[in-house]
Amino acid sequence: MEKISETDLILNADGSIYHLNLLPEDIADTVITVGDPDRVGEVSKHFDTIELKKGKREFITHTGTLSGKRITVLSTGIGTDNIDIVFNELDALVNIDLKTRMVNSQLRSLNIIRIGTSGAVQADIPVDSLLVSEGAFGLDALMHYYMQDMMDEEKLLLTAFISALPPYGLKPYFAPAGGRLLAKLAHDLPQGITITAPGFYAPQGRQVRAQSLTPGLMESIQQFNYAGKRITNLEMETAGIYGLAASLGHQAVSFNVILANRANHVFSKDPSGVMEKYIGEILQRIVSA
Ligand SMILES: O=P(O)(O)O[C@H]1O[C@H](CO)[C@@H](O)[C@H]1O
Ligand SMILES: O=c1cc[nH]c(=O)[nH]1
Repeated sequence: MEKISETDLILNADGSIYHLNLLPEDIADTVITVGDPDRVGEVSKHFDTIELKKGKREFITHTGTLSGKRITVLSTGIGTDNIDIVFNELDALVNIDLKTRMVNSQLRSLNIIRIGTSGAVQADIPVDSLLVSEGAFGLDALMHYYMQDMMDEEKLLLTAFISALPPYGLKPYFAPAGGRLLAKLAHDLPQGITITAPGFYAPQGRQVRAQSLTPGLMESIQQFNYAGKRITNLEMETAGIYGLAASLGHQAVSFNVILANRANHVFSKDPSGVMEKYIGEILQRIVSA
């Protein structure tokens, strides 16, 4: 195996990884990712102990324990371009010897849990509810740059989705949740297929002032149904998280706190209170799993 070069894997002067500013010992095997850097403290305030607080740019990390379980919570910022950085650097922290720049002979698998906000696309999914992504279609480009293994049924689902889209030249990919982690943490919760969009406004069917070039995209997403599977919600990270986690051998599950219902044009009256409630519930699921 070859040594990874100084420009492929960049380290800071103290040996920490370039963007996350973390050392291998700084992270737990259970990692919670959130988009909003301010949400990191909203999660870690529930911990019994906090051993570490570090950050750089939008990537804020706290590591501590809850009921004896060591947990890291880390903010990714918005979008799958940031997921590329966070997942490659998290993986390097656990699977590459940063001193020799060689891949470890024993690979570690992290349990990665996203707690994010999202908009529902179906009228029957209530605002302020919690939904788990069983899989995600990425309308962003991230996973077109990585090798991805797909099961036959996933290929069929993706083909059906591609043929259901209007002819706008979009190139979706599909990635499933980490099955073992989903079964442990969320088997009893409502599940659905998530769309990961490369933006918040026109890419999620919003019309403000800039004119959309993709009219009808939301309707085709809402109407998509393949073998009883439908698309439930929109956000901006899950497909990249699922795709890269699978490529790197980690388990990932994405919890979506539904703040908007796009079919009914309703937005949550208490976004932070609802997030607070679900952070507590998801942490309980993690420590009791
Ligand atoms: O609340 P977070 O985790 O940031 O997630 C959602 O909210 C952001 C957009 O407002 C996007 O990152 C989207 O995925
Ligand atoms: O509608 C929404 C709400 C939260 N986050 C998104 O990306 N979309």
